[in-house]
Amino acid sequence: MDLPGVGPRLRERLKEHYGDEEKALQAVRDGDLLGLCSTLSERQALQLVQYARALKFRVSPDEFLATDEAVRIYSLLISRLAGFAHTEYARLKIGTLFPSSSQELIEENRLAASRSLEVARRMEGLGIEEQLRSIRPLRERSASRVRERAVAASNAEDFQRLKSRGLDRFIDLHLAESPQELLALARSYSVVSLVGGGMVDVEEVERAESLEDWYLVPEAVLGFYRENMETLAAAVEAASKLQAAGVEDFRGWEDFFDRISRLGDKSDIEAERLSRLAARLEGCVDQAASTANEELKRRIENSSLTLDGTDLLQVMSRGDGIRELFEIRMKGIYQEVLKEAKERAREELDLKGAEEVWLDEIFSSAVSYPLELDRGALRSFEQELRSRQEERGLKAKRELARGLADERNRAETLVHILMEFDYSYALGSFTLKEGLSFPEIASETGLCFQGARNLSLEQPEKVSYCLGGGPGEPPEMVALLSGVNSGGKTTLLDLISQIVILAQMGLPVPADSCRMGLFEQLYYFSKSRGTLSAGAFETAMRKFAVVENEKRKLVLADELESITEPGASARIIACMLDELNRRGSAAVFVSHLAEDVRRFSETPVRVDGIEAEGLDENNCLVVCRSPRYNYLAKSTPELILDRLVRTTKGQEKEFYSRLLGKFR
Ligand SMILES: Nc1ncnc2c1ncn2[C@@H]1O[C@H](COP(=O)(O)OP(=O)(O)OP(=O)(O)O)[C@@H](O)[C@H]1O
Repeated sequence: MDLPGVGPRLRERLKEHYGDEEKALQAVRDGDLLGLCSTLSERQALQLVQYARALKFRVSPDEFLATDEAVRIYSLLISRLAGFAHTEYARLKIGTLFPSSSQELIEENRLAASRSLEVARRMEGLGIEEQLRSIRPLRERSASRVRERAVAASNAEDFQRLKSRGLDRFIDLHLAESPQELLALARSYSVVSLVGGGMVDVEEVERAESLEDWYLVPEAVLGFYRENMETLAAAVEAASKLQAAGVEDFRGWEDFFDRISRLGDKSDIEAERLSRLAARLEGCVDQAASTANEELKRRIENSSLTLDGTDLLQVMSRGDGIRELFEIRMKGIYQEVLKEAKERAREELDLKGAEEVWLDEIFSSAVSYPLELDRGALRSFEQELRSRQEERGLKAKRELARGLADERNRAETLVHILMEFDYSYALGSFTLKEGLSFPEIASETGLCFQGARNLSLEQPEKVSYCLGGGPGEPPEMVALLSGVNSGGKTTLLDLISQIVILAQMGLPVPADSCRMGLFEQLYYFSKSRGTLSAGAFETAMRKFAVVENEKRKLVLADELESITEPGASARIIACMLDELNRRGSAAVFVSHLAEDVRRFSETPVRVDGIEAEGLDENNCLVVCRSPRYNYLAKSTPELILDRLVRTTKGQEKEFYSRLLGKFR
C-alpha cells in the first residue's frame, strides 16, 4: 500500500478487513471512515484519510502547521466546527480537513463549503437536528433464535440444503420423514413449516410456500432492521425533511420508507388484541368468578327454603338426597348469577364471535358453591389465542420481511446519505451561525482583512489589519506590533492564525472581507513564560532557525524578547525579521522593544500599535483593537497615571499630575 504511515501491521489489519490490498486502498482513498474506524483507532483512520487526500493533491498534511501553537489553533477550530455536527461520522470527517497550500484542494473544499451553506439556509427552521442525533452506523448482531416455531424437512436432501444455508442458527430444523414424527413436532411448537413434498397432510402443520428466509424465519431478515430501528426511523423522518427542503431527492424510496415505518408497529391490531386477551384472560375470569361467589353467598344467605311434606318424604326415602334438593331449589339463583358472571367476563374481555363459546366451557354449569372454573378449558383457550396470535403475527412479519429482504444496501445508503448530509450541514451551519465569509484568494502574497472577529471571544470587537498592502494600506510584509497591556495583541495573532488556517482549509473566515495570497507554512511562536536557561535558549534558537527555508510563510511571534535579556532579544528579533523580509515572507512580531528592534534591523520593518484611546466614564481603558499603522502605541503607565489623577484629591492628585507631566 503506497501510503505514508501505513506500516506492515496496519496494512495486514486493513487487508484482513477489506479482503484485499486494492480494496483497502480504495477505502482509504474514498475516506471510508466508518469502515476504517472498525479496524483502526480513530486517530489512525483520520490520519490515513488525510494522507490519502494529501497524496492526491501532492501536499503533506503536516506541512502547513509548522509549530505547536499553530496546531493548537487548528485543533480549536476543528472542535468548534465539530460542535455543529450531530453524528459521530460528521465529527470524524470534519477531523480529516486540514490546511494546505494546494490551490486545487482548497478550491475543492471551498466548493463543498459553499454548497453546504446553501444546504444550511434551506434547512433553517426545519428542525432536523433531533433526527440526525439519533443516527448511528448500522449494526449487525445475529438475530435471536425463534423458539416457538420450527421448520421440518420431509426428506434428507432438503434438510441438508436448509442446514447448509445456516437456517438452524435461527430456528429449530428437523428431519421428519413420517406423519408420526411430524405430528410429534406439531405438538411441541406452535407452528411447524414443512419443506418438501410427499407427506400426508397433518392439520397442525403448514406447507412452506417459499424456501427463502423471509418466509421460514422472517425474524432473521427483520432482526437487522429491528436492531437498527432507532437509526432507521430517525433516518426516514430526516429524509422526508430533506425532500421537503429540496436538498435530496428520495423519489422511488416510498415503499422502503413505508416498510421501515411499519417495523415499529406492534405486528397488527388483531395480533395485538389476541396477545392482550391471552394475557388478561385468567385474571378476568377469576375476578368474574369471585364476584359471582360473593353474589351467590349473599343471595343464598338471604333465601329460605320451605320443605313441605312431599319433600320430607322424598328426602327420607332417598336417604342423603337433601343436597340434590337444595341444588334443584337453588338452580334458578345459580343460573342467574352464572349468566351475569359470563356476561361480565365477556364484556370485560371484549370477546369476538366464537370466542364466547369458550366461556361456557370455562364456567361450569353444574350447581355448586363456591362456583368452580374449568382450568383445563381455560388453558386450552389461552393456547388457542396464542396460536392465532402467532399466526397473525407471522403473516405480518413475513409480509414485511419479504419487502425488506433485499433492502439492506438501501438502508446502508440511506444512513450514509444522512451522515454525509450532517457533515455538509455542520459546515454550512458553522458558516451561517458564525457569520463567516469566503476570503478572496489572490495570486500575490499578503494578507488583508476588515471587520474580523476572533472566534474564541464571546463579544469580539471587530478588527482590521493588513500585511503586504491592500488598497490604501501600507505595503510592508513584516510588522512589529506594539501596544498597551491587554490591548489585544495576542488575540490579534490568534485571529490571524484562525483566518489563515480556515482560508487554507478552503473554509470561510470570521471577517467581513478578506484578501490573501496562499502561504506554504504557518509558524506561530507563543509567548515564553520567562527568561530561558542557556540550554532552553539554544533549543528556542534552533526552533526559530526553521524560518530559514525557502517556503512562502507567515510567521507570528508573541513577545519573543522574554526568552533572554532585552538588548540581546532586540538584536535576535531584528535579525529574524530581516531574514523573513529578504525572503518575502510575511510576519507579525508582538514586541515591547519595537523601537530597539527597528534600530537594529536592516530592512523596512513597520511598527504598528494597538493604542488605548483614553479612559471611559468609569475610568476603564478604552482600546482601539485595530492596530494603527506606523505608530508606536502609548504605554499603559501613562494612562494609569491619568486614571489616578482623575480619581484622587489634594496633594496625592498633585503628585500624580507632576508624574504625568513627565510623559508629555
Ligand atoms: N478584539 C477584541 N474584542 C474584544 N475583546 C478583546 C479583543 N482583543 C482583546 N480583547 C480582550 O482583551 C483581553 C486581553 O487581550 P490580549 O491578551 O490579546 O492582550 P495583549 O495585548 O496580548 O496583552 P499583554 O500585553 O498582557 O500580552 C482578552 O482576554 C479579551 O478579553
